[in-house]
Amino acid sequence: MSENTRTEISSLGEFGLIEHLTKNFETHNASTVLSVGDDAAVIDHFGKQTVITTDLLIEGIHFDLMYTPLKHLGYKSVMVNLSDIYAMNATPTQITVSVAFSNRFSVEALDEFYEGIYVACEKHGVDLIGGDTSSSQKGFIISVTAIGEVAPDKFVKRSTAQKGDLICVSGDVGGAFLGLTLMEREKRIYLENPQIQPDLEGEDYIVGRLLKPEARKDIIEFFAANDIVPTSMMDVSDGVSSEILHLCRQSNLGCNIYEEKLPIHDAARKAAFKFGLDPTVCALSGGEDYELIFTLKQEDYDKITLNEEIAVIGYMTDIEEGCKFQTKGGNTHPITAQGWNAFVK
Ligand SMILES: Nc1ncnc2c1ncn2[C@@H]1O[C@H](COP(=O)(O)OP(=O)(O)OP(=O)(O)O)[C@@H](O)[C@H]1O
Ligand SMILES: Cc1ncc(C[n+]2csc(CCOP(=O)(O)O)c2C)c(N)n1
Ligand SMILES: [Mg+2]
Repeated sequence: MSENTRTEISSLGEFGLIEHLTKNFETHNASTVLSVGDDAAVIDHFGKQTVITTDLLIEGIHFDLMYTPLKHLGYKSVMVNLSDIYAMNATPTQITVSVAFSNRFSVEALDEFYEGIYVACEKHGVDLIGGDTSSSQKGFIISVTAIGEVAPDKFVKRSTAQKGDLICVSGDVGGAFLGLTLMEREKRIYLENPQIQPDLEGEDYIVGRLLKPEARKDIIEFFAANDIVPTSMMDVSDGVSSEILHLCRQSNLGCNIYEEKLPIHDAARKAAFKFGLDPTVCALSGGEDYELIFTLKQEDYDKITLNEEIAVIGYMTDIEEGCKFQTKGGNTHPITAQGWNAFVK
């Protein structure tokens, strides 16, 4: 397709557009009984339990199209939802995708967005089984619902951590927030002086963390292969400190977290220093890492030491102990939720 082609959505109409966007996608899961094209889809998880989650992505709140390629946005919209399914220790099987957009969007633009959606679906073995398409006066609005399956009662909640359990985080944290800080800085520079080209040299890692997060399917597979069932789990969307407080509150426990144990990527640490930010604050309060945070029984410690993708950052305590953070210097502070909150600017 030529770069300059612009097909108006009105030339296809709503139904023509839906047909255009979905016609080449085949379903792969046995659980997908009926897909796009009827009043509703039908799924059958054959005796397993069904897990369901939904998340909205709103232009200007969750993403900025000035620096977010549509293909990446499609991919990320799926990933943030799959991340919630994995956070239940479940396997995603289907998604629905609903979109609303203004006439500033062309058929080619939506094609790009759907390319990203399909790449994410293929990577995670998920079927797109429906959605809704509408127009919006201003801004691009995306709502994705993800459905998954889990063996009966094998899902992992936020509220079931026990005193003494180890608190673990997958991958590394803080990178996406630094990617966002970089993109917002470059955007500001560009708006002030459009002749200046963005300087993203050497920053691929943090930009990648923001624009193409990976839902941690591998961690759930590692649990299954090693007979590990976390005692509680959630994904890191709003920031580690905010998520730890959710686990503690819902499990009626306190915790001790150690600064020196926080997994921070070298590229993120370097970027933080460049921007005059504290990497620890970015790791605790930056959002959108889409890593998993979970608790494990202490006897499972040996099983995870060999997995370099899992860091133990602390342990659960009695509720009376409170939620505490110990700095590298040995000082102890109460943990406060300074993570992302859509209603606090
Ligand atoms: N408008 C709503 N109506 C009903 N339930 C809601 C609504 N908004 C959120 N919830 C429910 O509240 C709970 C917490 O939702 P929340 O969005 O905070 O978590 P999350 O989706 O894991 O986080 P994030 O949105 O940051 O990824 C979930 O059970 C969710 O289904
Ligand atoms: C333009 C722009 N503004 C802000 C952010 C940061 N941000 C968006 S969503 C989110 C956490 C999860 O949100 P939710 O809880 O709503 O799912 C964070 C930290 C961004 N990426 N782009
Ligand atoms: Mg949510």
